[in-house]
Amino acid sequence: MAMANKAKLEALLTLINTSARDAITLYEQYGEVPAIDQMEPHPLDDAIDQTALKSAIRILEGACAQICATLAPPSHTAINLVQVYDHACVRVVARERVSDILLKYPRGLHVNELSKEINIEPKKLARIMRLLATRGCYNEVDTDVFANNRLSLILLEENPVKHMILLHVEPSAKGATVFYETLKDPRIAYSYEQTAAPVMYAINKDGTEGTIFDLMARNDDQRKCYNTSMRGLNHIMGSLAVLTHFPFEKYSTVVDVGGGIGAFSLSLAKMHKSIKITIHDLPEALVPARDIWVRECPEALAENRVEFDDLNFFEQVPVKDKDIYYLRNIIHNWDDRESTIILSNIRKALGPNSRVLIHDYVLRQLSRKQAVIEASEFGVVLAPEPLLANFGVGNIRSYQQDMTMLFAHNAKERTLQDFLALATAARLKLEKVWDLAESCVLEYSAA
Ligand SMILES: C[S@@+](CC[C@H](N)C(=O)[O-])C[C@H]1O[C@@H](n2cnc3c(N)ncnc32)[C@H](O)[C@@H]1O
Repeated sequence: MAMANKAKLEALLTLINTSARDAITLYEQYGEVPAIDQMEPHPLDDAIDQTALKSAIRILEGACAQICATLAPPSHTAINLVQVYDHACVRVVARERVSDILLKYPRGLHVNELSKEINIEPKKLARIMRLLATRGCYNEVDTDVFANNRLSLILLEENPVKHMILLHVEPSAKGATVFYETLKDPRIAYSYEQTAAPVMYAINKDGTEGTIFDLMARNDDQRKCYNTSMRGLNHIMGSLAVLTHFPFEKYSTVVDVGGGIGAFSLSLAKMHKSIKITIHDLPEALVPARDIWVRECPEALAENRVEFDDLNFFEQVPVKDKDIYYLRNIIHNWDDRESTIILSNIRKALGPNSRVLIHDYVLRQLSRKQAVIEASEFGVVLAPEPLLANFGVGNIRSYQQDMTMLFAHNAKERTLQDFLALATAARLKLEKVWDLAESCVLEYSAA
């Protein structure tokens, strides 16, 4: 029977309470419970497997947003949806390396001094810093005096997540501003070509041509930022959890298809020393990869546990007969037609026991009836009632990233049904879904 309105609110309060307590318990296993104004990271922040924390936070964020949207005046919530200038403010502090500067001032720096270091008008700067501190990023330790905290440390130059943030506040933001125009421009409105994606549409005006990948092939700085941002994904999506959840110890060869610098494979090589890894990518993507491995995992090179092999996955078949073909954040860069070509080429490489692992977000169903079916058929976790069946705002990053893929590549994140259709087209059989709370790993065999 449907819950009465008041019972729904009570149930949301209970979800908030239990999920927050679950998160507190997890933090306590690693150290002290964190404080919003603490100036150092928490040991749990760098854990490879954050699945349990992410499961708790998915419910907490979903339930908090849902109870606020239920109880706040709707016009208040509506303006909250659109009056979001955080990214414009983050762009300023990220570009000007404010977190790096504040490292030298643990007790805080007055905006007048900060203003001299970065040449931004002090009263405007104070307003930018105050908005961010209100969001929990930076502490305002005294009026107009700001210091770093655990959240602002993410914006340090050395943190790979910062580089993903730069991609969002610059190219993606440019794409977002022309999104409506791309939907209405008769030349491209119905196109799924990467060259017509909103980001390219926005920068084409400056004479830039091709796809984002063409752009990176021509621009080393962009490529560097993109490569580093892929390491940021390890943290943002918590995707290294696959290393502890999937039984890699049972396998001896892994092909990282479109592996880039090896943001995933570096950790694989350090954790599973008996596995031989092939990293396939475009030649220009593999040039920086070799240097990074020399610095960070020379033992894997010395022991011949890793090889770098040029591959254009639209035109070539990967190395054959390996145990695992791993594709992390690859399929979401491409439309269905292109994704089918990539998977069909991989299908040609498979031996009878080979597995393909697609590691991406899986968009959840908003219809509870469909969500219940998916949970029982594929073993994905079902959102507790009365949360929206897709966990609502608890899963918002997957829907936001779906838009990022649309803006950057004219591509998309997919539902389980979308993935099943792709598998059929590429003659793959879905064997199992590994639900890692934020991302999912879809395991396929040759059909
Ligand atoms: C979103 S990144 C993911 C990188 C890596 N799998 C990871 O998770 O860190 C997409 C990768 O696809 C590669 N790529 C793009 N087009 C390609 C092509 N035609 N053939 C092979 N790799 C390609 C890019 O160079 C890039 O490294």
